[in-house]
Amino acid sequence: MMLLDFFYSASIFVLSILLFRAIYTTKNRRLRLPPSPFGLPIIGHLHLLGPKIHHSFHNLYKRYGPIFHLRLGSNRCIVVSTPELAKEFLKTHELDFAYRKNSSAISLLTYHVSFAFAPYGPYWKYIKKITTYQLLGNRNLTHFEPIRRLETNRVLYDLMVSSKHGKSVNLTEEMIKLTSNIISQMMLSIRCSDTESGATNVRNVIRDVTELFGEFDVSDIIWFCKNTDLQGIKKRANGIHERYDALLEKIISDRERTRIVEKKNSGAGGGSGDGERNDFLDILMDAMEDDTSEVKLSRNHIKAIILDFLTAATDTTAISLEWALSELINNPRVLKKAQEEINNVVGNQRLVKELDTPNFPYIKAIIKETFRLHPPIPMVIRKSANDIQVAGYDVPKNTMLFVNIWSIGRNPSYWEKASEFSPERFLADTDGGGLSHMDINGQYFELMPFGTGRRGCPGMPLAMQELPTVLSLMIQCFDYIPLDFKGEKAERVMDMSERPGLTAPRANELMCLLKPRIDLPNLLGNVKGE
Ligand code: HEM
Repeated sequence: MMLLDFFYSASIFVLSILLFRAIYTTKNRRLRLPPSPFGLPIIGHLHLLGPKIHHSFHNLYKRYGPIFHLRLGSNRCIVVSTPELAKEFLKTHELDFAYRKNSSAISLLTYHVSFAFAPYGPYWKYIKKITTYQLLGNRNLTHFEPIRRLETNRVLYDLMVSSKHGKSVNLTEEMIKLTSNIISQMMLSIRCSDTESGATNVRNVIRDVTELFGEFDVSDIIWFCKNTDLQGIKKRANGIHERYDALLEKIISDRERTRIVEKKNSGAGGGSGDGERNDFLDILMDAMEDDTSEVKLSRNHIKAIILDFLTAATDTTAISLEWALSELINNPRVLKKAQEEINNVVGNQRLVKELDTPNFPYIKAIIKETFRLHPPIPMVIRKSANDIQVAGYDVPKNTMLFVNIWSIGRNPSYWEKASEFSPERFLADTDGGGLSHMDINGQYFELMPFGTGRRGCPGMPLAMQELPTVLSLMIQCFDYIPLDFKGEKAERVMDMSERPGLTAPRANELMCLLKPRIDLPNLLGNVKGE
């Protein structure tokens, strides 16, 4: 009886596969699609993906070549893994792929009006303009320099105290604390680390949102699960949304009251009335109150855009720092050369400043090399807006595009000694060779950690102010002794693996003992006293 049952189930399974293949193949016969592995009914190629999707795509690239197509449940996807194809899709067909697909959880969390997931249209263009010229424009970046300096000094101070007491430090946590404090002050004029005013709750919400962003929701992928919540993701999203909404509602209401008082005091007819603050909340509230603006913003727009920026800015920059430090610890030769560069330019009688960093070509090369091996966002993910033809293949409307920048960065066809951490490759060599010309602003498709084109990262100017300065200070101020899982001193950072998700942070936090290299108590002064 059991044997009969088995044969019965097996026959149904095989028949359904054949039926599915017949239907799917007929449907696709008219289309010229890129190569594809054998797929299963309903789930398509989901079974081929591990938790680190960019690793799975890299393995599939080795078998199916630089362009292949997959079906993830009911979503059609194209994966490309070479700079040439990345250019073809993201530059030649830029406008066709200037869209993203969002999940139900993201849509719910961002009030259905996210900027980062908005279609390429008037709303996206309007916020992009405000972002480029106001929030992250040169004037505002300069305006917030003292905040960046103060926050960095605060972290250095905490690290110095720990090192004095021989206490281990969690560098991953310290870098996240730093980047979240900087961005929350630029956005809302609050510090995530302050326990009063619910600011720590903002940090917790950012963490929860980032986690949720990285999860695959079956109900978004399998059509007949559309209205279910098998993994409880929608329930969690609802909970986070309520917490975030309550927090932001309070922050916005408080700000409305402050703005009224400021306007009365200054006698101004409009605007924030406070030339000092100039944070993103003020900029967006000015836009909301402007009856002549080209797009009418609501309170929900403001909340959504702030969430977009808080989540996009915090982890990405911190991830770059933790990987750069891990690689430096594991490559003492590189660390020593970087220390020498700083010593030659700045010495040890003062701390590095933002304005020094253009004089650090080697540190700049270290950052590029870190991005090559550890892009914080390992894939540029877009969606096609129309039925089009690219690279000789048909790409139907709504196809998801994955450009695997992690895979491109490790491909020996494009990089000599691809697995080695060697910043020297980005320096000009004596006969004028080298890749010193290769920038990270989206013009070189071999190395594009910030994506490319109109939809490229608007936060790059801020990230590229923070990263070289913080990294240089960490190099100038300390020597590092990594700790293993048991908290014992180790020769090197043993575990260099990544955590699953849409970003690629270290799987395990970076724990170290620090030894100060310079007279920090004198140079920092009483940072905690401000
Ligand atoms: C090392 C730091 C960072 C890295 C590596 C990074 C990387 C990226 C990448 C790869 C994209 C997708 C680009 C594309 O599709 O072509 C992106 C988008 C985005 N990033 Fe960043 N980012 C970083 C820091 C920041 C910061 C500091 C902010 C905000 C201040 C920010 C805000 C955004 C936003 C809002 C988007 C969506 C843009 C859109 O859809 O138009 N990012 N980022």
